[in-house]
Amino acid sequence: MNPLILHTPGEPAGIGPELLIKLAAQPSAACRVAVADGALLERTAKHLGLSLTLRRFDGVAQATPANTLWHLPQTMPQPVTFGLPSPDNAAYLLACLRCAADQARVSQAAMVTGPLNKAVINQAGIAFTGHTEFIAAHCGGMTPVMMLTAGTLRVALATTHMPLRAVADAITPESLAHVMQVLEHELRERFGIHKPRIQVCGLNPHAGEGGHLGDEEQRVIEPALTQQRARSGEAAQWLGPVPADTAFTRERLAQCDAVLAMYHDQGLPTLKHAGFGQAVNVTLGLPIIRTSVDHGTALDIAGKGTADVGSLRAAENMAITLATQGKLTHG
Ligand SMILES: NC(=O)c1ccc[n+]([C@@H]2O[C@H](COP(=O)([O-])OP(=O)(O)OC[C@H]3O[C@@H](n4cnc5c(N)ncnc54)[C@H](O)[C@@H]3O)[C@@H](O)[C@H]2O)c1
Ligand SMILES: N[C@H](C(=O)O)[C@H](O)COP(=O)(O)O
Repeated sequence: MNPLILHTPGEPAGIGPELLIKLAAQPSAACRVAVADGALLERTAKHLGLSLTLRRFDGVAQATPANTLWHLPQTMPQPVTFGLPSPDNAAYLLACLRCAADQARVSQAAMVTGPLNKAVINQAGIAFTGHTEFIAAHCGGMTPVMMLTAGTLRVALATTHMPLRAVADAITPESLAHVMQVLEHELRERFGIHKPRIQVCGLNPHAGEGGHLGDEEQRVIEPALTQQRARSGEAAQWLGPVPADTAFTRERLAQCDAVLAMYHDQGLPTLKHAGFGQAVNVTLGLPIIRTSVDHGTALDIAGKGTADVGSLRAAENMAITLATQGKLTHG
């Protein structure tokens, strides 16, 4: 069977369309479907001197020849200049996401998203914090868990896109219990880790220094860990709360399969330092498979032809494996 992979290339003024066209240079046993404006893709290919044929996707998943994309057409209202996103395209971009998510649900397919500029969508008057939250809301309103992976380094986040000022209040016993359950379940079921070992970071410097530098560890994280250990029994190993500054030492990482960071910039700088360009953003806790690139819209290099396709390739590979085998091979 040819797995169906729905690609949304993201911000048209960024590097997303270029990357999808570059990815399409190689044939694939997967049915690569671009959920996007066709003229945008053709213009981008022409600008970069790349070859691209779009073929209308008729619902039957077939392999994808070289320099070809199957296509679910969407209409972009405002042609863009590279590097200059327009809020006028915000509704189009979200329509692409809805279309891909709906198709993924009905076809047991996977969606792979290119980068969006969150600010531009908000400038259009549409509240938007990221794909992760948007797709989860569209798929039924579950609370998603963001995880980025770079080889065997896996970093999940207890909170996603929110101001730092709001983070402490967003970490509650209930929210942490949910994140921990989703993470443990998906590490086992989708990442093939039989007995996951998960290291949980504290929120405050030095994990609160015994309550002298903040009490969230004592009030929220330790009780949540105690409950989760009771729920998991022998099925998983939960470590922590550990001070985040030493959570990523080689020794500590060797003892765990994933790190649960409390917030975006506690976990992702290390992950991106280790794997930028090859890492994958995967959303856990959804009824569909959704992977994404590890980078943003890179407006500074859009249209120059220099964007690196490594992360999109890794995101597609992970989506194909999850769609065909249900899980990844551990390691
Ligand atoms: N998956 C997503 O939708 C996603 C992910 C991260 C950031 N973003 C958004 O992207 C926008 C820009 O974010 P940023 O500037 O912090 O990060 P960025 O990843 O766009 O850029 C950081 C640096 O990395 C370079 N870079 C990024 N991807 C590259 C690639 N594939 N090849 C070569 N160089 C690459 C850029 O040129 C830039 O110098 C923001 O609006 C942010 O919210 C979206
Ligand atoms: N947090 C992601 C990152 O730093 O790579 C990025 O903003 C994308 O998030 P979504 O997939 O939710 O758009």
